[in-house]
Amino acid sequence: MSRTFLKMNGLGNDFVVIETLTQPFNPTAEDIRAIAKRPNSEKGEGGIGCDQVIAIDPPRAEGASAYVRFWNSDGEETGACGNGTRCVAWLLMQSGKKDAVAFDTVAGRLSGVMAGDKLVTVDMGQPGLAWDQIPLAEEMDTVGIELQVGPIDAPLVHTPGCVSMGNPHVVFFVEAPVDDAFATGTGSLVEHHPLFPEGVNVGFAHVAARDHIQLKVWERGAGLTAACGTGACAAQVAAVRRGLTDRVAKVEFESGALTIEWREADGHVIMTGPVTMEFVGKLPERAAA
Ligand SMILES: N[C@H](CCC[C@H](N)C(=O)O)C(=O)O
Repeated sequence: MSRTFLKMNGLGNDFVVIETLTQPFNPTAEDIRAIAKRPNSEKGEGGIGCDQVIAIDPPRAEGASAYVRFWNSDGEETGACGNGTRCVAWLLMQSGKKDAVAFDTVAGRLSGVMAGDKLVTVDMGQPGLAWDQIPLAEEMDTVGIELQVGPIDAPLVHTPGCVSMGNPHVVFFVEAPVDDAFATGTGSLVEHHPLFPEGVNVGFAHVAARDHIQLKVWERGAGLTAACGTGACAAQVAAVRRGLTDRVAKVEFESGALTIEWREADGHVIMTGPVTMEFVGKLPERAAA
């Protein structure tokens, strides 16, 4: 039986979103890869194409409108996806005709409110800052860990910050915004570094002002994406911890910007950004797992 999906994105970081109320969804890694594979028009192969697949399941606990699962395009499930969280919050508020919503994920309860037309604010909870929350393979000061890429005497990047937003992030601070080739070459080296037993999302953050970060992220399990919501949260938290930015900053990708606040009162990370609805489609038989 085929299945309807919604194609959405947050600043170009794109998703195939399915609901599982009427039809369970327990995909294999191969099923996910088939859905996420970018279509190749010449050869006519490929799937829908996306960075992540998102399932909106019925709620499992009081007070939640849903339980949400995320998979990267490599087929592996992940605990968090910031841009996807905004899209899910928007969908749930639209369908529930509400201006606020809460839902559960592997990483815990998240909540969202409408902040304008197709603009959503989500509370991403508190960051994990201890070495074993990232996690790292050994104890280190996560404000700036002992890691460098490139020649010993002239490293390309070094001493990054580490933050968990329900998923692992390492953030290198760079003198100027990096290009795709640099982020790909360096990010792909660090993604599976033994220091990160669960892998890691690799951010390259240029602090342009105390309220402005320019960011590029090589994502674990998805590679270079147009934007990364949890990456933006991680970069802002890592920057505040080093005294580089104030508590509220614009985190800018080439595709647009998010507003990130690491709230002083309760340590929660609040992200505001856009939601884009691309189209509605039908998953082919096999992929409709
Ligand atoms: N690649 C990430 C998941 C998606 C994160 C990103 N798309 C976001 O908006 O936060 C990971 O494996 O932890």
